[in-house]
Amino acid sequence: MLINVPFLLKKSQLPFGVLEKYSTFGKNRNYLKLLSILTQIKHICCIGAGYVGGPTMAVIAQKCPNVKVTVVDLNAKRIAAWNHEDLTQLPIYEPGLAEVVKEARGRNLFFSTEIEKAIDEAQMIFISVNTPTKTYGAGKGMAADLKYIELCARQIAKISQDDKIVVEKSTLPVRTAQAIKNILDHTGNGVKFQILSNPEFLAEGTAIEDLHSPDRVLIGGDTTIEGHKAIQALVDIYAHWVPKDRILTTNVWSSELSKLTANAFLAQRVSSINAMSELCEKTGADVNEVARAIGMDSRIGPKFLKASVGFGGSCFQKDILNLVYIAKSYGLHEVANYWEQVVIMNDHQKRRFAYNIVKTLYNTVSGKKIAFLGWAFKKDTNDTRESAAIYVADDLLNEQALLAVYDPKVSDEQIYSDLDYLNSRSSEDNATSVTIYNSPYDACKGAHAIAVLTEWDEFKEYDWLKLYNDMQKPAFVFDGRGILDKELLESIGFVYYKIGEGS
Ligand SMILES: NC(=O)c1ccc[n+]([C@@H]2O[C@H](COP(=O)([O-])OP(=O)(O)OC[C@H]3O[C@@H](n4cnc5c(N)ncnc54)[C@H](O)[C@@H]3O)[C@@H](O)[C@H]2O)c1
Ligand SMILES: O=c1ccn([C@@H]2O[C@H](COP(=O)(O)OP(=O)(O)O[C@H]3O[C@H](CO)[C@@H](O)[C@H](O)[C@H]3O)[C@@H](O)[C@H]2O)c(=O)[nH]1
Repeated sequence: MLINVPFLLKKSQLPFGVLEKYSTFGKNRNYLKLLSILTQIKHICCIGAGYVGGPTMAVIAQKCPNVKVTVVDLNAKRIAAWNHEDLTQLPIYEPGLAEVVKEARGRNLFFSTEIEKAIDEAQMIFISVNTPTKTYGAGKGMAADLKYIELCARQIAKISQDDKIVVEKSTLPVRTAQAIKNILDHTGNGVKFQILSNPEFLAEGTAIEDLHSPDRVLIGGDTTIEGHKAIQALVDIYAHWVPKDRILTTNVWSSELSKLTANAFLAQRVSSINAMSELCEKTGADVNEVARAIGMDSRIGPKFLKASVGFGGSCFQKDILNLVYIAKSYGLHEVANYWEQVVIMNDHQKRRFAYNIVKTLYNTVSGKKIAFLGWAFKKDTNDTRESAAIYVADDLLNEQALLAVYDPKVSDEQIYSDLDYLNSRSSEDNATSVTIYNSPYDACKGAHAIAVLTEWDEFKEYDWLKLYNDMQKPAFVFDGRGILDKELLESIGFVYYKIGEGS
């Protein structure tokens, strides 16, 4: 960060001895040191104990043992799960998370429903609540619903008795910081707030790894002296474990927009390779070979080119639709249409996977048992939000299929609730047509086809001969993740369909 501002803090504002020690103001190094001393954070509060708030704060507490970190949530059940003595009962499944929680919980990491107390104590407050797509009114189905963010801002405004730094950790539309500032600045109690944008880039399933070793940490703030002080305070937190050259500081708007842009670019890569997967199937090309060939071009790179049944997760679709809405609201219709196509392509990919199953099973799946391996939106998570499995299941249920689902981490309640949420049929009908199994072998017994919806590693290790022997013949496998051994499966006798592979 380049700081070139006149230094105008009053002498009386400086802690004892600081002025003598860092008297050469105007030099960036000294200025930064001084800012660090003035803004040392001892208490952090995070509102929202979800997939981001929980792991992110656990890692901050682990790496900054002298900072007290309190994560609060309205959801008492979730907080109780975070406080559960048995670490296998934490509310989210992430490899490595239990170990981090074990190290810090009770030492300097606390989970609580006492939101007001935590806000009052904290010098820095992260807002990490959900920002789903609006389901009503203006912007329905596109814009981000900011009601939870606004509630947090109002609560912070009401409780705060001293100056605080408020950090946007949730993914937000560009210029949301202005709205938060408006709410906070109109409290009338003289408290001063600095708003920072610090979007999170962790991916589920690798959250702890990503937090321990991020590609970058992005912090956006005001370009005023007070803004720099706030930015520096947050830089100092991350600097406990993140190399300084990976901590990037920008203005607030760039930071907010970078998060939406990153997700749009990532999702676009998935939709691009998925678009090619359909063409591969028609032409006899193999999408994995194509991905490898293009990925070796250093300008393209090898990551995020895995063809699939479609991207899921709570972020990609929501954030792109939000971007589309923002572009439209500025009258940028070409920009909006360009990005919307990424979501349209993704919907097509999910639908064509389901349609291919129906078509291959002689144009009807009515009354046929189809086994689903996987329900989570990707491996190593119990999160099912926007999982492709939900939409493929819905399409097959519309065709009167009987589904047998096995997922190593997703609960039965979650699967039924995902289907009920779509409102395509009654809960009773979902319960009758979908059976959930604890064993993949039971799920596949008597099935006409197996569909692989999540890329769990254990699926590759199954006794596929045993699965085959217990199925109806011909026995079909529809591999929506391209993870199984085609030669092995075909030698056993399966009719094997792999996404993106033509015959
Ligand atoms: N899930 C991810 O991998 C990921 C990654 C990066 C960014 N994000 C973004 O981070 C934000 C949070 O996502 P998440 O997946 O953690 O959501 P989540 O739904 O898992 O968690 C949000 C939590 O906030 C709580 N909450 C809502 N309003 C509250 C209030 N007023 N007071 C106290 N608690 C409140 C909810 O009860 C919930 O437990 C979203 O904006 C998301 O886009 C998510
Ligand atoms: O080559 C690929 C890569 C991913 N996916 C799918 O894309 C979805 C999203 O995967 P991933 O991005 O790994 O997980 P998320 O947890 O959704 O993480 C994304 O969304 C987060 C929330 O904003 C961001 O923080 C992360 O940087 C961004 O990767 C999943 O369904 C994956 O199966 C593919 O189909 N092919």
